[in-house]
Parts: sequence; C-alpha cells; structure tokens
Amino acid sequence: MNAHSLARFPNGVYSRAAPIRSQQSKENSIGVAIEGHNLNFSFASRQAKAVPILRDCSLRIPCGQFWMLLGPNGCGKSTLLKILAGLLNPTSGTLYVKVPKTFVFQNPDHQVVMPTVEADVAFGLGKFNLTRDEVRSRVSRALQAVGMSEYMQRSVQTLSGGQKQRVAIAGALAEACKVLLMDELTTFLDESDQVGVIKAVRNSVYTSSADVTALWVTHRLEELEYADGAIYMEDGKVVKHGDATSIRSFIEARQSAYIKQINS
Ligand SMILES: Nc1ncnc2c1ncn2[C@@H]1O[C@H](COP(=O)(O)OP(=O)(O)OP(=O)(O)O)[C@@H](O)[C@H]1O
Repeated sequence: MNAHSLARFPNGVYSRAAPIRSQQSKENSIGVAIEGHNLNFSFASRQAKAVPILRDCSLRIPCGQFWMLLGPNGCGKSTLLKILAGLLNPTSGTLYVKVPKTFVFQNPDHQVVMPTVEADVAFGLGKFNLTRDEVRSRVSRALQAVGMSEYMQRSVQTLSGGQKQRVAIAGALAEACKVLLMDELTTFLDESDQVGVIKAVRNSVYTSSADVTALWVTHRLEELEYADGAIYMEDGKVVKHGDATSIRSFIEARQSAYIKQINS
C-alpha cells in the first residue's frame, strides 16, 4: 500500500483514498504543487442524467504557498477540493497534485481519534518504520509548527475545536504531507480559534523545510489577508485566479456591482 494515498476518514481510521483516475500531467512541473486543466465533474441524477457541477476548471498553485478557494454557496468549492484530494474522480480533465496530500475535515472529531495529542499526531507514523526518537522528533516539530507544543500530553477531549484542528494539521505535517487541502475549517470556531488555525496553517507553510502547500476553502473575504494567492469560483467555473490582493479587489467590485443592481 502506498502510504501517500492514505487519508483519515470519518470512521476514525486511516483508509485508502480513492485513486485519481484522471489523466495525470506527464511533466509534473517543478515548483507546482497543484495543477488542473479543464476539470469537469457531474453527479448522476435520480433519472440517471448527468448534472454538471464543475465546468472546465483550470488552476495552478505553486509549491510552498498558502492559497484560498472562494465563491458563493453551491458554486462547487468542496467538490473541486474533493477532486484534488482524490476523494472524487473528475469526469474529464487532467490533474496533478503533489503527494503526500491530506484532506482536513471541517469537523475535527472526524480526524482526531487518539486519547492524547502526542498519540494522535504519532498515529499515522506507524507505517514509516521509524525509531521511537524519530517519531518523537517528528511529533514535536509538527506540534511546534501549529503552535501546540505545550499541549503534547493533553487529552484531546479537553481541547477546543480550533486546537483539535491544529492537532489534525500536525498529524498531516508529521507524515511529511506536501499538500494540505482544508474545507472551511473555521466555520464553527470562535474568532480566536479561527485566527489560531489560520495562523497555524500559514506558519506550517512558511516554516516547514518540506515545502508544504495549503489550499483553504473559505467564505470569509477577510481571511484573504493571510493568503498568497486565491481562486474565485462561480457556478461551477473558475472565474478568477491570482494573487490574494487582486482577487479580493475583484470580489469586492463584484459584490458592490451586485448590490447596486439589486438597489436600482
Ligand atoms: N452528492 C451530490 N449529489 C448531487 N449534487 C450534489 C452532491 N454534492 C454536491 N452537490 C451539488 O453540487 C453543487 C456544488 O456543491 P459544493 O458542495 O461543491 O459547493 P460549495 O461551493 O462547496 O458550497 P458551500 O459553500 O455551500 O459549501 C451544489 O449545487 C450541490 O447541491
């Protein structure tokens, strides 16, 4: 079994992620963590008709950066993220995602499964044949990256939602994950936990020697201040793709045009 195809699933165990059956790019461009071209995805309706969800989505995210994926409800953000994670297969298109990759679930209780923080972060390391010292060292570096070093011996039941999210991210980092895919992690968190998680991700990307890349789905425009780049989707399509500042201006202009339109 390829350890890199493993993802933690809601049943509380590691399971094999669905393989990406789309054609992988032949040249995995150096310096690129995620690259997709003309990705399409449809669900089958009850009448067995294909309902298009993603249409010709193309994106390119460089290694070692923190990117965000934004767009209105139902535009296809989670579907695209699941395709990048290998949890769904695109109907057509080409895709390259660096491995190991980890999909971090919105509800940390689906991912943080061991009794203590230390045991949970070490949970996925069994398959690597590491010495006890190597395991300790990986766990300690991962917890440091997410600002949770002092929680090593804590029971996970005593952690807040945001702290659990950070432990889930540390688990991925300990396994030398290269791409973190995160779906609206801050939705159910209070403001200080939200900032804690987002800073932990940013710190993991910037301080890691392993060239970690993160893609973060969010509804919150203000979170763009932490991002290097962003992708904006509408109605199953990637409408704009670029640096975080220009995407923010683009979305604000679109929102004010919409408000003018409904007020006129
Ligand atoms: N299993 C499914 N069967 C049929 N349609 C689905 C399924 N899952 C999602 N969809 C539809 O696909 C579209 C995109 O959903 P998706 O969850 O990707 O959007 P989203 O942008 O992440 O939305 P939100 O911001 O509300 O979480 C929506 O219209 C949704 O109803």
